[in-house]
Amino acid sequence: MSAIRFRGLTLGYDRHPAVHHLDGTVASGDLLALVGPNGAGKSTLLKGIVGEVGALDGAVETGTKAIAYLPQAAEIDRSFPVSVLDLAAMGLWRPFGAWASLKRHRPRLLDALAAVGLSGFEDRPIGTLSGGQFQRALFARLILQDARLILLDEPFTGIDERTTADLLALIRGWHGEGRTVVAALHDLHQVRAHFPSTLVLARRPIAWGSTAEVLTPPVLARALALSEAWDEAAAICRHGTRAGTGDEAASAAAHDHHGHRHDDGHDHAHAHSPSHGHAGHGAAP
Ligand SMILES: Nc1ncnc2c1ncn2[C@@H]1O[C@H](COP(=O)(O)OP(=O)(O)OP(=O)(O)O)[C@@H](O)[C@H]1O
Repeated sequence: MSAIRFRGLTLGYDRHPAVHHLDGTVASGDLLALVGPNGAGKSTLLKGIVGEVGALDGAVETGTKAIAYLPQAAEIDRSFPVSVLDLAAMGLWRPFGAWASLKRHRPRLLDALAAVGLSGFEDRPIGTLSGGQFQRALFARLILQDARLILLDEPFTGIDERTTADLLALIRGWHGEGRTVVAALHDLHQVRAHFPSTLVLARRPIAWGSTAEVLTPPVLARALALSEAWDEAAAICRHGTRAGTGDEAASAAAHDHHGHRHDDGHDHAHAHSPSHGHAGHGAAP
């Protein structure tokens, strides 16, 4: 059974593609690391899965609408004057609504705070927490969301070791419960130690499969080489659409049959078949 299915998915901003032609499935219950250089499209892919960024082409399907998503820390406003308990309680909005009485759910909220090591912090304004404590509070909110699909964008960047270890234990617990977890990560040691599968992204899929098979020096070198060749102004990726208004011959040389610039080294033979992918991941079942 698949938790997420990508069908020729291209995502981007203002019609500039950031993730190109992704095909494959994330199996239900997978614990998948999303790895790639800066600007590889990891955040964009997570946003595409939750629907914050729309598809320029292709589609992404999830088996559930109940998705818990933790954005990068930089995208979260901590100046909002709410308590740790209130923040965690936002995880209950989906089933109970934003104005439900917290009283009835207080034991559940306190349990979630205890699970992340924040017992006694319930009345603290979130603006007074350390970075690690704030991340713990956000994980309490994730616990309360009780989603089958959990997406985490760099959950450990700038987070102390002790908190990271505690939160990794929670993630392993979610995996043990059969939930599907996809996390964008930069620390490859962490990925090797805790994540059984990995998707290496460099705007397009480079490799997808078991972490041991995928995180090899040649794959990582390839992802890096592609990232160094990125053209931030790469044009429209859309079937039958030609980008640019310049000389047609020059334009044709820089585009494939999709009318899509490939000066990032992108070629379709690889795009549709990640070089080290697992059968069953890269190929839709
Ligand atoms: N809101 C936006 N508007 C326009 N372009 C964007 C936006 N967000 C991201 N991009 C561009 O999309 C591309 C992919 O960015 P993305 O943040 O998905 O990469 P990433 O792999 O998560 O990078 P990092 O590891 O640095 O967080 C980059 O070229 C980036 O500049």
